[in-house]
Amino acid sequence: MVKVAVLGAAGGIGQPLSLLLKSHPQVTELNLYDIVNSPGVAADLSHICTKAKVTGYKGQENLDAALAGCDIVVIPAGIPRKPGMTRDDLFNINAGIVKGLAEGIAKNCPKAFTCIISNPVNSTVPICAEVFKKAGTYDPKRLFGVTLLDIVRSSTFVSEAKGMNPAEAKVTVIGGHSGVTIVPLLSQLKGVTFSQEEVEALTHRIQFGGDEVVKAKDGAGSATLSMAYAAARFVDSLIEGAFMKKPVVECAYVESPLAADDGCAYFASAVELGPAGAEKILPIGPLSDYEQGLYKACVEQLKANIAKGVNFVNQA
Ligand SMILES: NC(=O)C1=CN([C@@H]2O[C@H](COP(=O)(O)OP(=O)(O)OC[C@H]3O[C@@H](n4cnc5c(N)ncnc54)[C@H](O)[C@@H]3O)[C@@H](O)[C@H]2O)C=CC1
Ligand SMILES: O=C([O-])CC(=O)C(=O)O
Repeated sequence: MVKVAVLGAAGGIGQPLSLLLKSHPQVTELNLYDIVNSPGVAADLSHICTKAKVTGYKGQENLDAALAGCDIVVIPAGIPRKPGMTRDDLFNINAGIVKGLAEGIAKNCPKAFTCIISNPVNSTVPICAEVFKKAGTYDPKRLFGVTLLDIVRSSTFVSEAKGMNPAEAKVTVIGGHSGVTIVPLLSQLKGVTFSQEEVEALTHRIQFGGDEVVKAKDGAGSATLSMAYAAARFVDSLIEGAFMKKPVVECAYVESPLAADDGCAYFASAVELGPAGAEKILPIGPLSDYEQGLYKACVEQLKANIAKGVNFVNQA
């Protein structure tokens, strides 16, 4: 019995994500919110013969109703990149969108687990946290930046390069979700050895995998289908850990002590998901010399991204 809302449900990610969630056996209600087209997407999905009851909500005036009583809120609302843009270039538009939606969550379902996909994730998660703090509803265990696409890509690229089963190429990815803030820990993958050349090529491909899709889509947006897969997998793990009480480990971007000494109050790492949400933040573990260099570059950029998000809410 899990009630889920997707905010930005009519978009490139929102539609396939809603399709996957409609097929989830534990999802009993699925509220699809967008500023356009959500009633149509909801009508279409509602004909699928699975349990979840699908309802569409369109426009700001229906946000409260879309969120009322939700257990999980997933946010893929906002504009995607075009070639030549960084994720940070999306800040000016997406920061305001996420802030408005976070205010709706604080008001209507303050206990919901909130999963943020909207970029730049490094900044939109702190924005959401600041909104919740102002409303007095913030619980750091219940707020996640969805970085699972970086893990999905790592499994794919490593398994292709090494002739492995992708399910066995589970790479931990720490840091944030943009360029050099994405730090894959290939040295921790058991039973595989990489040459330094392979490590550098794979690391670069994982860090800039999003750019590969942006370039291939040539102005028509960024990753949507692989992102929908990754987000559905994250929600599935959250449901398993939080609602079915079978603790499960996934990587996510959360408030974290791991890089706090380096100025980053939020950091992606392996996290144990349980009934309270992000119940345990697992240690980073040993880093190779190369990964220590990646970590340094990561925290320099990540702390600026975090500060930008925090300031956006507090100076407004
Ligand atoms: N975390 C990650 O790994 C990834 C994040 N993304 C990000 O996800 C976001 C969405 O990407 P796409 O689905 O491709 O974009 P899209 O443009 O296809 O869809 C976005 C949807 O958000 C809706 N929207 C805009 N303002 C809204 C508001 N105030 N309330 C509710 N809905 C609103 C739009 O109407 C649209 O339907 C982008 O910011 C993109 O950068 C994309 C891929 C991976
Ligand atoms: O590259 C983008 O802008 C979308 C994204 O976050 C990704 O695909 O990892």
